[in-house]
Amino acid sequence: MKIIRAKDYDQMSRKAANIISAQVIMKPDCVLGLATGSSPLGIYRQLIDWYNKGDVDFSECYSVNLDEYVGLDITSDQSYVYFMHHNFFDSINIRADHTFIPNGKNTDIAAECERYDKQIASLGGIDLQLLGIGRNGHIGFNEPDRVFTKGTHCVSLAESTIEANKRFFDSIDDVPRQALTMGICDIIQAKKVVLVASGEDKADAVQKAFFGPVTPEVPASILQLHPNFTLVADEEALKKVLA
Ligand SMILES: N[C@@H]1[C@@H](O)[C@H](O)[C@@H](COP(=O)(O)O)O[C@@H]1O
Repeated sequence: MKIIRAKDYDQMSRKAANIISAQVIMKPDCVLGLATGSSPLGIYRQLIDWYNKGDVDFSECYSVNLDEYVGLDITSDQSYVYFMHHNFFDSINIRADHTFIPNGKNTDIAAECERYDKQIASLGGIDLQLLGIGRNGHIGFNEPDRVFTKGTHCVSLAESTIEANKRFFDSIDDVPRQALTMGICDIIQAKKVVLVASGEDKADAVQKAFFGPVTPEVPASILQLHPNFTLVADEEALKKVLA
């Protein structure tokens, strides 16, 4: 595990964006595993800026997203399809048919999960997976559990996740209770993994996940075992672990 320290959110975003743009420059047809939430927003803004300056080209790139809420229409501004288009895809030159996100509207959930894992496999797996971290140590929507999950599956969101994500919805009652998420096995099979964490409210999760035992109770802790894992975190997120 490599730790890259950043002064604040903006610096964290630039450092992580550098890793992603290097990946795209070195392998233009790479498969990027992408994440939602507030943590990666600064990265997407930085990559858009470099794209506009002609420094990075996404025309051959592929993307697979980690997760999607169950039941939300893709036109809903809370769906992760909407998030990705609004915050990233519509501002760069990635091809629409090169971007993949689980379909939370498919009523045959088992078939959708199987289809999504086959999709990832057919692309040859993920070259670089970008992650945020939930306050309870979740990655994607892999919540604390007694076992590490394998492939894409449907989860019931933890109360703390519903509480944390309500800020994006009109009320807590509007937060979907279920989501489709890539499994831990999908995530750790990525060739490189980059997790970004910013702010004091991630300090506990960072301490437990990367400085405690590897346990499915803290899903991100499995990344300690990944051969090419980089944590890019700011001072606040690292305050419990680094002087
Ligand atoms: N499914 C997403 C995760 O992928 C994300 O890492 C987490 C943290 O979000 P934020 O970056 O907004 O703190 O939120 C959601 O639960």
